Amino acid sequence: MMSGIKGNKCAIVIRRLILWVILTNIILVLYCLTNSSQGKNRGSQQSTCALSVAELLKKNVSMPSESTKSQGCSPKVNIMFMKTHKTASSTILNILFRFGEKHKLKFALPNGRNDFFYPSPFLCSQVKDYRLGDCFNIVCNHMRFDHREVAKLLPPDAAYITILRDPVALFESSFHYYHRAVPLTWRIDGENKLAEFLNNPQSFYSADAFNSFYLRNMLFFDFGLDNNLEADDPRVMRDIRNLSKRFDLVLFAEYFEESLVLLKDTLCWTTEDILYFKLNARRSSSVSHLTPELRARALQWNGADWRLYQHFNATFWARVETYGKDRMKQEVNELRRRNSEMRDICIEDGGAVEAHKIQDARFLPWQPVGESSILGYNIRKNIDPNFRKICEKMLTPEIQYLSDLGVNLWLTRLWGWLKDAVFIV
Ligand SMILES: Nc1ncnc2c1ncn2[C@@H]1O[C@H](COP(=O)(O)OS(=O)(=O)O)[C@@H](OP(=O)(O)O)[C@H]1O
Repeated sequence: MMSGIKGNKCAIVIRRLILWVILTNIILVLYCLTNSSQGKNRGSQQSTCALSVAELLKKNVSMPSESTKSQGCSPKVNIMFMKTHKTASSTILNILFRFGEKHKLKFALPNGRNDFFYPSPFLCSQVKDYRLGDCFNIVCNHMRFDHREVAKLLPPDAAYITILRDPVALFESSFHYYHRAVPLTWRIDGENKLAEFLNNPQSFYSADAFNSFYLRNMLFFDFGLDNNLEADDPRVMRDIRNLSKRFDLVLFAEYFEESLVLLKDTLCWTTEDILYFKLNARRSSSVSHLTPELRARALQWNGADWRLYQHFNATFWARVETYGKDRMKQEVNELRRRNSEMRDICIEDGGAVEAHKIQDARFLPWQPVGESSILGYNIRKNIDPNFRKICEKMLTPEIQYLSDLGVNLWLTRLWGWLKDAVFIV
């Protein structure tokens, strides 16, 4: 009887494995085909966003609300948001999508999927319907950053913004979210794979292995830099200094509200523009709590990211100082009050719920391979009709929002369908 059950289980695992290998190969072939066709354009992408086109773009924009004019500045509409992984970037993305839609701004959107062919370096030709000289207001989807390529899409006055997160929290989140997509982690034994890995990372890690960048200095990788540099390599600080020349504002997941207040100030926006619900959060039971020793190991392993984080953390607080600490406190309180009002208006039972409890598929977030750990929301049943639209938009996850913006996500959907077929959760 027991050996029968074991045999059955074994057969299921083998069947899944075979299916997984076949499906992954199909995806890889499709990926290579699409990737190589867009790669061919590389040599021809010399032209930048022409000034005349940028002027034309300005005319089509419905200018943001009167209220900011009283601040003596005019709202910025040209924005590059470098969407880093696992840093609360989806919550910022939702803010940008809403702002862009409201003011009829032109997004540079990905084509066929939700990112710009990540982890390949960014190319203009990856933008949906891109033609030489095209100008856009907002670029904000996942990419591997390449400043020169991005600059071709945007008017010269564009604000460059990004978000960072404590490298330990980021590593923990990424390790959990991507572990089934990173073959290097499959052979880690034991209950606590994260601890096993951190106790001896070099024995599991290989820089050349498939998807290895999810395991080390992911911020460095996302910014188009070498994520395998040791923290004391002089190139690390050189790269950080170069990045600080590129970016006008660096936000922090840990100081999310303060970050939004600085965003509002930098872009001359209103508090209404920065209202948000926390998106893409994991259920708490999926979060591994690291001992101080493991935390130290994680920091050492992600040493380049730690230097990056420390550098911008210092500049962030210097900026808060200039902004005014009391003023910041007041603004954060106001933002909290307005967010809490929106929660009462929009969200059934006031908070996030497990994926299986989400009643409307429009609000179901994308889940990692093999599990449903990402929380989402139910929209209030008896919602005030005046707030229905704004609530729907605030609650819409990245994939569905991209679809609403007109992106045909066939590759993402195919991948989603395959992962769900192999791992029924
Ligand atoms: N407002 C706010 N403040 C602080 N932290 C936040 C916020 N919004 C999202 N999060 C946390 O960010 C993690 C998801 O990051 P991303 O949206 O960038 O992920 S993704 O790369 O787009 O998949 C995810 O972290 P983990 O839960 O640790 O995985 C979210 O909980």
